[in-house]
Amino acid sequence: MTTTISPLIAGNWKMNGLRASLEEISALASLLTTGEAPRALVVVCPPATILHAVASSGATSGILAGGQDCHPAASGAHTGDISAGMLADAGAQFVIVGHSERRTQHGETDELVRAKAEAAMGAGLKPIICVGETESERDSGEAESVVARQLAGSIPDAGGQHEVIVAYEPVWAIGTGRTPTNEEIARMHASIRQHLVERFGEPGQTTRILYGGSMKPMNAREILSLENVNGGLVGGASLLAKDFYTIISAV
Ligand SMILES: O=C(CO)COP(=O)(O)O
Repeated sequence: MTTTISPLIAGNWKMNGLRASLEEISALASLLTTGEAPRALVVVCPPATILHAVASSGATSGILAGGQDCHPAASGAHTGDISAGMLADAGAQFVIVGHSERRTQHGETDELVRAKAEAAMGAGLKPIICVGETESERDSGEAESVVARQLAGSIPDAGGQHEVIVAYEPVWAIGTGRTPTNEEIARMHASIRQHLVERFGEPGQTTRILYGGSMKPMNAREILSLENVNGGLVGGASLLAKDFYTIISAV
């Protein structure tokens, strides 16, 4: 991990979590406040229905809240959608955009992801912009070029002036228990770093690059110690306070 970048561990609860899940936030809060203070910034991105509650109950223990998606427009006739401003109003400081589940299940393009990231920055949120290759793209040796294309298309030009976060999530590692080798992660993160520096100069040196995809208590320490891995975006293992805390403590 690059020492000048403060690490960030974000939990993506996806479409999991009812009001009863707030007990996990309380449990995480007590682990965070009784144990050694974490080195990492801790973010939880719950479903929007409990975002406000997570933001309120996590505030005193340093748990920050984030949304899982936002609409590119500020308001209007978009039934069922949520604007970045609404997430901010509910207490979010971050929002995930371009998650591969949205790219595949909702046909989101790089152009749309970029518009969402712009909306997020406009509302004062820090976008967590996700990129990552599919298994067949990796098998055919295209992983780095696919990710480079996604970065070029999904990160707004203003990304150098605003705090953006990049999350590298190989699609085939999400929810599968499989992860790339340490060498593959380090190589991809180095290539993402190079892209950020070439495009944004100095700010590209300090942009956080998170790894996501089957990060678990068992493998977190090793992955988080790799060069240019500045934190994690954790799915399944963020649902249980104990597991998530173990990952947070692995930084
Ligand atoms: O998609 C992810 C986080 O956004 C990763 O999910 P898992 O940690 O469950 O593999």
